[in-house]
This record gives sequence, structure tokens and C-alpha cells, in this order.
Amino acid sequence: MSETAAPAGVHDTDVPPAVIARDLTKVYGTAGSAVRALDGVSVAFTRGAFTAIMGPSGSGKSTLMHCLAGLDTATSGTVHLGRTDITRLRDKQLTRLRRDRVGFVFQSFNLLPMLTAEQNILLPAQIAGRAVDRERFDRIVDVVGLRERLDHLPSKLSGGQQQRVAVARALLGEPEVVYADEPTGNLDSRSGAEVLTFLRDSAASLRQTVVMVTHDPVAAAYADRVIFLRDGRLVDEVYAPTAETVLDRLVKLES
Ligand SMILES: Nc1ncnc2c1ncn2[C@@H]1O[C@H](COP(=O)(O)OP(=O)(O)OP(=O)(O)O)[C@@H](O)[C@H]1O
Repeated sequence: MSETAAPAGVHDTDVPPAVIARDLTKVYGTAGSAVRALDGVSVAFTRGAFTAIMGPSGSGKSTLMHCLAGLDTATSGTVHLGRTDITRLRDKQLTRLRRDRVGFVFQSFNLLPMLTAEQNILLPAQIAGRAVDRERFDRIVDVVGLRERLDHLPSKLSGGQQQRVAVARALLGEPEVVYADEPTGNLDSRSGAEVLTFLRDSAASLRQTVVMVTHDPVAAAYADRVIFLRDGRLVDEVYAPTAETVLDRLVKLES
């Protein structure tokens, strides 16, 4: 895939993408020990689309997500979230941007054990001093199917339910993008399917942009699009993936 052309995923007729990375590089270490984790990645993420990032171990998936999300700084290149070039922001501005404009879902659910499901969902809004949109709260709680569980502590919820709380928490503030890092890595396949269905439904019905790193072709098949990395480069992509097409591309990449 050419790096000088428009970033993969940009089409003339599209509404402006939620996130665009241009010629992103990330080098860890120096001189003899330098590792080029990202090597000129240009990619755009369409508003309201659910995209999975895949590739062999060490191909740069986590590094790409961390640079896109402002959790790590790129060595060169730019990342735009809407109109903001996040690679030009100072630490304080980045912290505010992550709090106000980005949602995160991690493999470990990161819920506070002494707070109920509802309190966990509301916590970021409270910390940021944001008014809660109760209508959106109700809509999200219904989409994730947590209505009956709102007053439960995390310890009384299954892994899948805990992750759905984490997803609801990430969505409540209407972030411009939700980054999910192996969100089903700690779940059995049934709970994983529930969480992925919810991520897909929230992209579709709430027009939520979702970007997910996963190793699992079955998980990637829930996305609208899968992009593939190898050796820090974007080398392939599939729209409307199935587990079979994803697996097939992965096998080709690893051979
Ligand atoms: N903090 C770091 N310091 C040095 N090298 C790093 C660091 N983080 C990642 N790397 C290297 O950068 C490359 C890309 O790593 P990254 O974790 O992004 O890959 P990945 O595709 O997410 O891998 P995995 O599927 O195993 O999680 C690897 O060679 C890795 O060893």
C-alpha cells in the first residue's frame, strides 16, 4: 500500500474522517538498539465506523493505537482527531483531550470495585464536571442490556457484564472515537460475542467511531473494516470482513 497516496480509508465523497494518521512513524530506543515499531502509517477512520486493527505479534498494533489515542508520542507524522493535530499538543492539553474527546476500553475492565455499575458509568463525567445527558445514559444502558444490573457492584457481575459497563462508560461522554484494546481478551466466547455485538451496534445506532485492536479473526469480523499491519506498515485492508477472509489474509501475512 503506497504511503504517498491519500491515507487508506479516505474517499472523496466521505464526510471528514474522525481520525486521520499521516506518515506516522515510531522508533523506540536509539542507534543500534532502535526498533521501528511504526514505519510510515497513513490511515483514516470513518466517522461512525467500527474498524479492527490486526497483524502478527510485534507488527505495531498497540503502538499504532497508543499513538492515535495520544497515549504515546509518535516520532514523526501527524494524527488528527477532527481538526486537532494531537501530535502538536502539550501533555496537559493531551490529558484534557483524552478525557473529553476519546473513550477507552481495555482488556482488564478497570472498574472501581466499590462503585455500582451505574456509578462506574457516571464516574468520568463526574470527574470532568460534565452534566450527564440522562437520555443518552438510558439509551446506552438499554443497548448494552444493563438496566437490571445498574445497582450491582462489579464483583456481582459476569466478565461480559463488567466489560459492557466499561463500554457504556466509554460511550457516555459522546467521545469522537472509542479505542478498544483487546476488549474480549479476558472473556469467554459467549461474553465476548455480547460485547462485540454491542460495540458494533453502538457504531451503527449511535454513530460511534470505534477502533479495536484484536488478535482474534472472529472478533475482527464484527467490524466494518479490518486493517492489517506487518513490520510497522499498513499492508492490507478488508471491508465487510468475515472470520474466514480475515484468517486468510493473516495467514498470507505471516507466511
Ligand atoms: N516500549 C517499548 N520499547 C521498545 N520497543 C518496543 C516498546 N513497545 C513496543 N516495542 C516494539 O515495537 C514493536 C511493535 O510492538 P507492538 O506492541 O506495537 O506490537 P503488537 O502488534 O501490538 O504486538 P502484540 O500482538 O504481540 O501485542 C515490537 O517489535 C516491540 O517489541
